[in-house]
Amino acid sequence: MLKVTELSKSYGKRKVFDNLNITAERGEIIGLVGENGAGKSTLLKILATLSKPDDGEVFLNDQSYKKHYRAHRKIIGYVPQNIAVWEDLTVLENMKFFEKLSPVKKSVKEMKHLLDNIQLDRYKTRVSQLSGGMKRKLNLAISLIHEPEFLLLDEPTAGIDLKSRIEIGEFLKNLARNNNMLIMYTSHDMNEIKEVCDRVIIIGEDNFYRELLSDYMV
Ligand SMILES: Nc1ncnc2c1ncn2[C@@H]1O[C@H](COP(=O)(O)OP(=O)(O)OP(=O)(O)O)[C@@H](O)[C@H]1O
Repeated sequence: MLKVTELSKSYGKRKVFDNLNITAERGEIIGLVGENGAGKSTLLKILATLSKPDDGEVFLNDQSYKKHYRAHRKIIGYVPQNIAVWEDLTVLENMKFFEKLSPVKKSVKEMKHLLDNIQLDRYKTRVSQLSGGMKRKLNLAISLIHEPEFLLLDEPTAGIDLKSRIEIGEFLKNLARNNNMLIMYTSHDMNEIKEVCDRVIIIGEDNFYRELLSDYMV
C-alpha cells in the first residue's frame, strides 16, 4: 500500500534522513522509533502530505504523492503531536465541527458510535474540562471521521495515564485489524511499541534502539 523510495530531507545544513526506504501494507501497525530530534515528526509530516522531501518519492496505492496528493489527503488521517481541538466546545460539538470539513459525512449517531469505540462517552463535556488522555482520544476520533485508509499519529499516547494508553493501543490494533488500515505511529514508550506494533522502523543512526528492538525490525 505504501512505498517510500530513497527519501531525503534536510533543514539547512542539518540532514534529518537520507535515502530512506519503506514498504508497508494494509492491516499493519508500524512504530516509528528514534531519539529526540531523529526525524520522526518530519517523516510523518511528509507522509501526511504536509511537508515535501528534498529527494525521493512516496507512493500510496501505487500513485505518486507528487501527482495525487489531493486525492491522497482524502484517505490519510493525521494526528499531530500537539492536541488540536476547540477547548470551548463540547466533545460532540468538536466532532460536528470537523465533520463539516470532512469529505465523508457522518450522522450524530455515527459520531457517538465512534466516540464510544474509543471509550470517550462524555459527549456533552466541554473540552477544557477533559483530562489529557480524553483530549488525545478526541483528537484521534476526529482524525477518523473521514474514514482514512492510512493513519499517522505523532505520539498519540504522550503524557497520559497507563489505562488510557492501553485503551488507545487496543483501539489502534482493532482499527488495523477490522478496518484493514495501515497505521504508523511514534512513541517513546518501548513496552507500548512492542505491545501494539507489528514491526518498527528506526529513524536515525542510533544503535541503542536497533539492539533493543531487533526482534521487531523486519
Ligand atoms: N521546520 C523546521 N525547521 C528547521 N529545523 C527543523 C524543523 N522541523 C524540525 N527541525 C529539526 O529537524 C530535526 C528532526 O525533528 P523532528 O521533530 O522530526 O524529530 P523527532 O524525531 O520527531 O523528535 P521528538 O522525538 O523530539 O519529537 C530536529 O533537529 C529539529 O530541530
